[in-house]
Amino acid sequence: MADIRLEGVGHSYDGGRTWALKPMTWTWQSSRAYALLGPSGCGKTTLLNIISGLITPTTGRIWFGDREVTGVPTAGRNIAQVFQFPVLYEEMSVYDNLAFPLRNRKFPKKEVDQRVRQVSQLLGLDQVLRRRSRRLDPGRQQIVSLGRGLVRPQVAAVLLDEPLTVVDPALKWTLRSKLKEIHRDTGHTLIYVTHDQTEALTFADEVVVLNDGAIVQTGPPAELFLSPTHEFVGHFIGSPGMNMVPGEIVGDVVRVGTADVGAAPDGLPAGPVRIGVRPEFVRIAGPDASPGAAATVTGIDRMGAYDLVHTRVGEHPVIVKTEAGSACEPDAVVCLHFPADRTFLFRDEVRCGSLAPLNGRGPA
Ligand SMILES: Nc1ncnc2c1ncn2[C@@H]1O[C@H](COP(=O)(O)OP(=O)(O)OP(=O)(O)O)[C@@H](O)[C@H]1O
Repeated sequence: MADIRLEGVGHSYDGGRTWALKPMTWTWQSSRAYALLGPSGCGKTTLLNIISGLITPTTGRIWFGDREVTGVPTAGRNIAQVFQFPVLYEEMSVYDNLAFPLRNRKFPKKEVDQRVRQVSQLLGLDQVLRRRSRRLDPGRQQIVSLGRGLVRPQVAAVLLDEPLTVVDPALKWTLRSKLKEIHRDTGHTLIYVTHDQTEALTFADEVVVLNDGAIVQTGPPAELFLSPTHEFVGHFIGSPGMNMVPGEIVGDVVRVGTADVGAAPDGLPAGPVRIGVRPEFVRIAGPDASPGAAATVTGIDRMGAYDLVHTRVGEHPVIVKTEAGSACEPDAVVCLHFPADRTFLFRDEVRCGSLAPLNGRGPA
């Protein structure tokens, strides 16, 4: 197995007028489990199809290790794929479906049997191996498709395009952890496409966030949550997403309306910024606390395990996630404190710095 390197790879479906995938350079490291995460239409499937060879990119080159595969068709790339819906031989047994990719490549009978039994046990298919695939429900059929994708050792990568769409929600959790287990076992390079942040964050070693045809940030799940470098990642990851409050750098402070909420980082020129802070980290203090911004409580969602306190700072909504049973009442005036180590500043959607503590002051 080798790294998969994209060198200036981009794709346009309309002769270069618009780019479904903007030219990018990126390496998928061997044996890692990646999630490719982004909203509908951002280019995920296009990128996957370029790796598998179903699409030849408009521009750029692709390398599997030191072998260039840009013009090589799918059959010559040693890739396994799992699609959104089951792709099976319906008249064949589950066993034969799982064995097919191995028999097709002339694996010895003993190894075929060993691999099929190993994968079927991990995916909970061992009780239905003799059953015809068409007699399984669509969720189970999809698990067989997943097994077919994972059964071959030594593939360049396993590409999974929203593979759990038709699977029952309760089973999804189990299957994701099974997938992780199989990944640990086989060391395959996995690229798992999803628009669902929970799927991405619970599955991957590394998440690649795609928006509007471009990679906006990559990193381990915790890093994307705690340290987004792009506003899109702040919004898209987290539930609810990151609060964004317009502010301004004036001298050496960061101001929201007339309130100083922190110190400006060294070297950042004066002017407007957007202040990003996750609902988990905003703190509610008394109305005169300092430093902080005055806010009016507009509503409270009592979620059971936690509360979401909806507030407004001037015209701008800010959500605060608190412990269940918050004492806040609608219309109350409070002060919101933005912790320096968890609050970031953005310009043109890109992070340009972090809030700094204001003379060592915390909320009063
Ligand atoms: N065969 C095609 N011809 C023309 N445009 C296409 C084609 N396939 C995709 N597109 C366009 O390219 C862009 C990226 O599409 P793509 O399917 O790669 O996104 P995606 O992130 O996988 O979306 P989804 O999650 O909805 O599947 C979209 O604007 C889409 O309309």
